[in-house]
Amino acid sequence: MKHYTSIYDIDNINSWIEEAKAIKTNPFKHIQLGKNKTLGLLFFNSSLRTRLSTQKAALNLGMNPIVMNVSGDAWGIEFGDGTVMNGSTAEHIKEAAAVVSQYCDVIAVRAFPTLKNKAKDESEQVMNAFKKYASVPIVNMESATGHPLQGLTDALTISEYAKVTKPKVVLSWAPHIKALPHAVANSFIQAMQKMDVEFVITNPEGYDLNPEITKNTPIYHNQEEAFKNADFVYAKNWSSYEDYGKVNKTDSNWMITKAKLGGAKFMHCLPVRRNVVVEDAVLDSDSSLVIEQANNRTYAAQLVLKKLLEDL
Ligand SMILES: NCCC[C@H](NC(=O)CCC(=O)O)C(=O)O
Ligand SMILES: NC(=O)OP(=O)(O)O
Repeated sequence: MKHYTSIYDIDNINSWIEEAKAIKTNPFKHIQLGKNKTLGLLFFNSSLRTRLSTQKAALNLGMNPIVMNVSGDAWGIEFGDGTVMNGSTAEHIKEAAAVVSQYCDVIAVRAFPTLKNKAKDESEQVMNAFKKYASVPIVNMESATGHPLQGLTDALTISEYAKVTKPKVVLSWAPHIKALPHAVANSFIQAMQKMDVEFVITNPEGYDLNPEITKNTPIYHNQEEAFKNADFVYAKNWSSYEDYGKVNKTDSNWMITKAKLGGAKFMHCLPVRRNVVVEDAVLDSDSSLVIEQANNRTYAAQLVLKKLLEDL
């Protein structure tokens, strides 16, 4: 594998899940693989889980991780081609990506969308510029339109906790006060479409995601209907895709409650706002898998790094 920037980079999700489980059982088995190799982690946005679990994954493989908060600490990076750089940006991505490639064998990047300019967000400007101008593999640590490390983690977690052969998995929109990205939902959808699960999405009208991603996955505008016989409920807020980046609904009727969840397991990528997205009674119960998901971030990242290192 050359880069890991999308769920579509996974050739066979079932074999990836089995390999991730093997890594989880014996996390130091490949400690020699990353010897004398450096992983650079570049953050344009905040992180807790991705920042720590990806470093831990690198350490488990014997790699040396180095981390930088790009926004604020590095020089402002210019992405435009042919720009007269007489404004606020001091360094072009052409040099920046080439320079970081001198120090790192793999570069991992987090860069959220603007949520203002749909065309720019969908062009994946930052991730694609790193792919173009870096000379080493790129890992997506959540970009404008995808969070494939999270999607792989979620597929692994569902495989671990499924009690039936073809579980019913529901992705549910939930309320939030801020405009949030579509990335986590997109990668979860793409991962579920590759799995042997009964998968449905539920969201209010006006909140349908990109049809090029949802494809033929059923979308319910009635949450109660969608939750019937669910084995897993994955909650996530996203801002409107149709009315791009807007928060047109904060209706607490869509909050996930213990009563709605029934016997299903609850999943969320975290961070989660308690009693806005989901009530305490869910997060504080045995139905919640959020900590197990966070733990699996390490093994998903370790699998991705292992595959990249093997192909260096
Ligand atoms: N990496 C996991 C999710 C990151 C981001 N959440 C957030 O920005 C939450 C911020 C807040 O609750 O204020 C998202 O939805 O894509
Ligand atoms: N789930 C996730 O990506 O968390 P962070 O934003 O804290 O990295």
